[in-house]
Amino acid sequence: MTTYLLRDVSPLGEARTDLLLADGVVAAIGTGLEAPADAVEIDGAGLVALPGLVDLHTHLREPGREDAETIATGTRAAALGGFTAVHAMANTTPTQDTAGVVEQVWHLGRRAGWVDVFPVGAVTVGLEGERLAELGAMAESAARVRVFSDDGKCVHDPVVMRRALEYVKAFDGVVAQHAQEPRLTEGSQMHEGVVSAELGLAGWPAVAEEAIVARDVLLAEHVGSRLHVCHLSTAGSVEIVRWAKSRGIDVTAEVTPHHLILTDELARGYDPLFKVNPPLRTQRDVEAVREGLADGTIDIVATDHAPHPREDKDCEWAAAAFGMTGLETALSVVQETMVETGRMTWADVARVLSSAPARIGRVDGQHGRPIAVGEPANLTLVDPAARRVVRPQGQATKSENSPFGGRELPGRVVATFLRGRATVLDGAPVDEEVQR
Ligand SMILES: NC(=O)N[C@@H](CC(=O)O)C(=O)O
Repeated sequence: MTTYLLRDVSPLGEARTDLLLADGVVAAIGTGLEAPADAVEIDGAGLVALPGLVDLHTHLREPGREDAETIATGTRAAALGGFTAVHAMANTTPTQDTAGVVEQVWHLGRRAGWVDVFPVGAVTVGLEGERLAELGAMAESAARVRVFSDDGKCVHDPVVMRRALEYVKAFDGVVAQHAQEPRLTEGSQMHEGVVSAELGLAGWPAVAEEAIVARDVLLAEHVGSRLHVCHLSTAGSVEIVRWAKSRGIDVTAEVTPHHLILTDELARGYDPLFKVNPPLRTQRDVEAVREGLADGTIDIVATDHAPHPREDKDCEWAAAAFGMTGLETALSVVQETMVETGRMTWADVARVLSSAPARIGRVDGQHGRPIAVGEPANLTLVDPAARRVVRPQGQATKSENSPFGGRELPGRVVATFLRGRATVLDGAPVDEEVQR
């Protein structure tokens, strides 16, 4: 295994130092480190070193929709985005609702080798919302599932949700809820507000999210369990989570990069690239989720990377699929919206994109660790001074439904290391190292 000496990097954006990566761990830290004879040196001047990013919410589409993404293409995209671990959502075909399917996903992730893939288990059989899936069997499988979600669909029956919250306590699991009241969102196409009224598109009101978030924090309190709110998108949801945390309720929440920067105004062009679930909201909501992320009400940023092939997006708005890609742009959006606005430091970025998601997913033995001697060498090096124009056709994800095409974003992932092995160097994937 190659030994790497990273010269003059800034861990968490702080004072420059050298990092020696050997035998899968951070072997030494200090200025002017002696390079072992076989070490590959990387000039890290100007680069910020972060713990490898951890995504709690990725759609890898395999099994079933390999035309949109495969575990190999999605995890390669993840490595290029600076990730060393992703949680793969359960809405595959077949659904990830049995030990067999989650083990298959886990094995395919290992074989691909780009990042650690942690399968999310479905809460209910077939995401139907009726009967609990084999939560215990998935938890005890080789995949060691700890995060359960019907994402794409809401666990709307309060009794089923209550049982799921109770059940996962036995193995310290968490239910990650897609908060969407189904009756309030029948046929919904975009955020319900001024723009939907003008465009004549059926609205997805903020209250449909907030009603479920409010119900679920109360259920989590009632049964003393852990709840995670997926892709929180409204100012009201931020308020509810803030209130719940102040009461000591064990709730965590995520926001997506796109909800940190885009608004429903983008629907005016009827371009389905901007059609996503939950929908893009208003500028007021964008401000509220930024504030919630900065003050810790929202714990993490998760991509909700939702690749779709061209035929599912290149059509009229109402017929198009919901979803946007995000693995290769997430860090840049966080840099632009949170770091460059002075709301967060790089240490905060490491928290919301690495240590906190690792902890919520209970993979914090390996991921989201401090950059310290003896810790697994899961690292990403970022050049914050770089700028680039996003070209969806040039990305590693198999799908081109990025909402950021043609947009200039700051920051570039220069290198990613998974247990000391380079998956990305000079901003390019290192296929040979990964295949070794
Ligand atoms: N986020 C999305 O817009 N789409 C997700 C599922 C979902 O959450 O609706 C997908 O799997 O495509």
